[in-house]
Amino acid sequence: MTPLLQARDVSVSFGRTRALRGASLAIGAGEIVAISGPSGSGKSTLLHCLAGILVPDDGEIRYGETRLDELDEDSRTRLRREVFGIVFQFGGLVPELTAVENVAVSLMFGGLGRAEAAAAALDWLGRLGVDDCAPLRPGDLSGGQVQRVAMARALAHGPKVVFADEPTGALDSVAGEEVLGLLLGTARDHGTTVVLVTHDNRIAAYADREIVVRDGAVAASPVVTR
Ligand SMILES: Nc1ncnc2c1ncn2[C@@H]1O[C@H](COP(=O)(O)OP(=O)(O)OP(=O)(O)O)[C@@H](O)[C@H]1O
Repeated sequence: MTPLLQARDVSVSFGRTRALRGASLAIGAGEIVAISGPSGSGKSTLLHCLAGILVPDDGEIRYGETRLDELDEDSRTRLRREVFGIVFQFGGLVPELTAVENVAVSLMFGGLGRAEAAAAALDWLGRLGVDDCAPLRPGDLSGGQVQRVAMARALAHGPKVVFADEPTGALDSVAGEEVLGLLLGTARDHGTTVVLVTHDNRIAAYADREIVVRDGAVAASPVVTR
């Protein structure tokens, strides 16, 4: 299997803090992988490197044959918009835009016209069960609704990879598992690769495989057979 995503000996420091020290992993196309580990172990930093948000000080990040760590900022931004979808712990929606506009904007980056993007955005809100939230701004939504809108935005343009950093961290466990079920169900239907950062074992158990990060390096990556 040729990996879709790879990190090879990746190191990142923030001042004197060594967040990653030689982290390596490989993720195949269509895999649903949880990156778990204690607080401060470097999970989010690793996700940010894999998603091209952050360029490591050392090591390589590959998306297919593309070296993300060698791309300039504009090329990484384009890649993120076109082939990646990203969900953050608190959604990361634009507060001034309505739910449907938040999703439509990501489709307009991909070249869709305004009306077409709005229609497709509404369809995605419906799939995630929040079409009634379409005209509302993030400030008027519950945490669970915000995460569903954020997931609609991350999935709408048909990304190859969805990166999710503690996507259910701000929700209670019932809402969290429901929202995660929707994300992973949609990803499985579309063959989308998912990289999920979590410190919650129950959430990690939804993944096909768990990659454990400790002290800035990958400690173990047991294969879970389902
Ligand atoms: N932008 C930053 N500036 C300074 N230090 C940072 C920054 N981002 C992360 N760190 C530090 O790097 C280390 C790894 O952080 P990271 O967020 O990757 O860990 P994590 O495993 O995701 O933690 P958590 O589960 O608590 O979110 C920590 O010591 C953190 O304080």
